[in-house]
Amino acid sequence: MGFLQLLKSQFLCHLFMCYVFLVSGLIINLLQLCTLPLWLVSKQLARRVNIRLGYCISSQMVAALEWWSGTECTLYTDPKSYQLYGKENAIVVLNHAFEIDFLCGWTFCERFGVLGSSKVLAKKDLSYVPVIGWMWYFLEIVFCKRKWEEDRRTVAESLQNLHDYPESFWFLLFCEGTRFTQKKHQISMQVAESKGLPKLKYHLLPRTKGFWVTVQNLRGTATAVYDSTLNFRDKETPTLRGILNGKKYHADLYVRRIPLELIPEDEAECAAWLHKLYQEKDTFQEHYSKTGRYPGPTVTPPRRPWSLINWLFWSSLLLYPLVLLLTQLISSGSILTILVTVVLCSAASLGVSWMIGQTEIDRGSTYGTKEVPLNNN
Ligand SMILES: CCCCC/C=C\C/C=C\CCCCCCCC(=O)SCCNC(=O)CCNC(=O)[C@H](O)C(C)(C)COP(=O)(O)OP(=O)(O)OC[C@H]1O[C@@H](n2cnc3c(N)ncnc32)[C@H](O)[C@@H]1OP(=O)(O)O
Ligand SMILES: CCCCCCCCCCCCCCCCCC(=O)OC[C@@H](O)COP(=O)(O)O
Repeated sequence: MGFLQLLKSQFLCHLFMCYVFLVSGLIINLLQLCTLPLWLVSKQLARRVNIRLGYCISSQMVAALEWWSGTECTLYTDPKSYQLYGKENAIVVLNHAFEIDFLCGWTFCERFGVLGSSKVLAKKDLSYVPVIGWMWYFLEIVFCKRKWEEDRRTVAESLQNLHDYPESFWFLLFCEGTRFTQKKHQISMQVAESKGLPKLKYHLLPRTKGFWVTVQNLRGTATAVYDSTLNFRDKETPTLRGILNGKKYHADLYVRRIPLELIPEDEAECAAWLHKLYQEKDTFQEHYSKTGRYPGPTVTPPRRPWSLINWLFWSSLLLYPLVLLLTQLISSGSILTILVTVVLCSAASLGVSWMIGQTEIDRGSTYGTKEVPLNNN
């Protein structure tokens, strides 16, 4: 193990990165709160300010992936579509089997200049996660309870609000609705069977309602669907803790650009279209598992320095008060003050650990584990 790798695995380094992330994140959340009056004066300006503030948070995690762990992200796509990435609004459909798939998504957003404005249809529980979840309120992220009766109205309304969004955005949809586990796969294939649909090997059966409502409400706003399929080389199972430890992964992303007007408007036809898309995605994963690559050429956008510069800025800003606090603490000699500080640090460390836990599949929700009657048709 080289010196740098040894350094990256040190708990103190992780503690410092988490300190910077948490403190800068809370400062940014506070600044976002301060933009509330601006929404009344100029909504577009408030949105642009929040895009930049949001960038300061999400790009820290991107920096951890790109610069700290050095993870390589290869893009498989056709060069003609590549020209349009980052220059149009698009709906991104991505498979959901890895703990850091959202982070790889963010990395591509960063490389195409749409990180601050990126959007997602996220489960409501994530809106309570400090820093990231709170930031999302100000970025007009669309939340769902995964209860269609409630979601159909709220999701449509939130999507309608994006009609006059001032900057290009990618709207991410994990149509599988939850992360892949063997149990969820087995149950969703029972549903597929009951609906007379072909079985999928690498994906859960997609939930079609969210896709349909998104396409319908973003017609005229978004111009394309980016069908994206992600995998990692040599059966790597990447984790956020691995990234913090400086572990390097190798992500491959296959993106096909599909013009939005090719997607049927009728709900049933749109659902059938999505099921067909997932059958195709399954064949791409089969191709990947056999050959170790996706079909077609690779055109990889280079990583940009901004995420690193942003992280260095916040680190240098927050290093000084940390050193000051520690020296004052030690020189005070007060056992009580030291004890209180240790308790506060442990609480913050547990808090971050809980946040990281949100990304772990083993701690995932039970959504999609309910057995359904076989004759559902
Ligand atoms: C190019 C690189 C990428 C760029 C990245 C861009 C942006 C990045 C931005 C942010 C990154 C941060 C990412 C954060 C990640 C957070 C992600 C999440 O939180 S995922 C979870 C939330 N999202 C979703 O669930 C979306 C998909 N779900 C849906 O669309 C649902 O339909 C719904 C709208 C949520 C409603 O759900 P509900 O359960 O109420 O209804 P359903 O219609 O889905 O269910 C009834 C329907 O499903 C059938 N059924 C029953 N059981 C199953 C089963 N196990 N599997 C499949 N289907 C099942 C049932 O028979 C019903 O069928 P039918 O519709 O025919 O009646
Ligand atoms: C410099 C960087 C330092 C990093 C410090 C640590 C930061 C911790 C950050 C936590 C970030 C939390 C973001 C949550 C995003 C999780 C995305 C996700 O994958 O959600 C799962 C849902 O889709 C489905 O849920 P399940 O039904 O599978 O259950």
